[in-house]
Amino acid sequence: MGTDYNEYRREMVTLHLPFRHEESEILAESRYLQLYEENEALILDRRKEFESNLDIEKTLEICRELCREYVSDDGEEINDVVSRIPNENPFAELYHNPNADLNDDLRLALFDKLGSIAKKKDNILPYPEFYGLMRKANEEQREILFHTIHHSISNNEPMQKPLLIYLTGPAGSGKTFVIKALMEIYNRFSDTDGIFNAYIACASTGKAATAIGGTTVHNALSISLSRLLPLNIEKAHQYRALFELIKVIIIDEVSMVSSELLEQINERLKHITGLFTKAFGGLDEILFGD
Ligand SMILES: Nc1ncnc2c1ncn2[C@@H]1O[C@H](COP(=O)(O)OP(=O)(O)OP(=O)(O)O)[C@@H](O)[C@H]1O
Repeated sequence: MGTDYNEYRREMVTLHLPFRHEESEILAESRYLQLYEENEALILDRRKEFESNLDIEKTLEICRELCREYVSDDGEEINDVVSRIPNENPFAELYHNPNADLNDDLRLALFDKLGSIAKKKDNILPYPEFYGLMRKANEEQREILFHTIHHSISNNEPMQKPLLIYLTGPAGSGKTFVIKALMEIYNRFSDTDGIFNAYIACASTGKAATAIGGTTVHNALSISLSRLLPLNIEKAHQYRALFELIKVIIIDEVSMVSSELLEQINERLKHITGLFTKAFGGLDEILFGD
């Protein structure tokens, strides 16, 4: 016990008092004993400063908690966040109830958050203009447009399968024309709320996206450049509420979308819609490329 106490005093003196030569100033003739007695109050003060209430385990746990959303080294964290997204959209009932006062607020809040992705639906074309657009389409364009109209009209049939189309053509062959006509068709024939579009239009690059009035794939589905991180709960709910109204994802310049990114889109849509067994979460997917 006595030796331990001496050892303790030696340690405290070397830790908390300044010295130049440990051997001569502290250890020789056990000077540390006297130094400790003379400076005990100071040593205890300094010790308190460094050690007060420092619960390292607790501090580390708080840090881990704060970082939890971003720490995902072993995949477990990702699964955890994904499994915390409930399958049911808690807003669905509100959203489908036309009399709910909250409904408008909810839509406006959603528009505030995700409005840049599914921009406010433009008024659909008057009939003569819509017919004019259809008449303007050449034979190949018309085939795809009519097929999509038929698909949209029968969208509520139970056995209806999602539309998966990949359209290619050289520059100037009329892809943008078809994209714009498809947007009109989806808005015209889908049962949406009139605030959001029934489609999300995006492209691999910002420039290509601007040409169709859309956004980048990464922005549209919150996919980071490095890898697919899970959506936080709030964002997942916002996406789920929005995707009650979204019928199709239109992607232009898909030749510049890597297979890895395409897989990330697939995964993201499955998590948003909760339809994990369906490709692209059961949404129509129309891809354009050269
Ligand atoms: N059926 C059509 N009738 C009349 N004009 C058309 C038709 N289809 C396309 N065009 C016109 O042809 C031009 C090129 O079409 P568009 O921009 O749609 O091609 P694109 O394949 O998207 O080209 P890019 O890949 O270079 O963007 C446009 O001016 C468009 O208005």
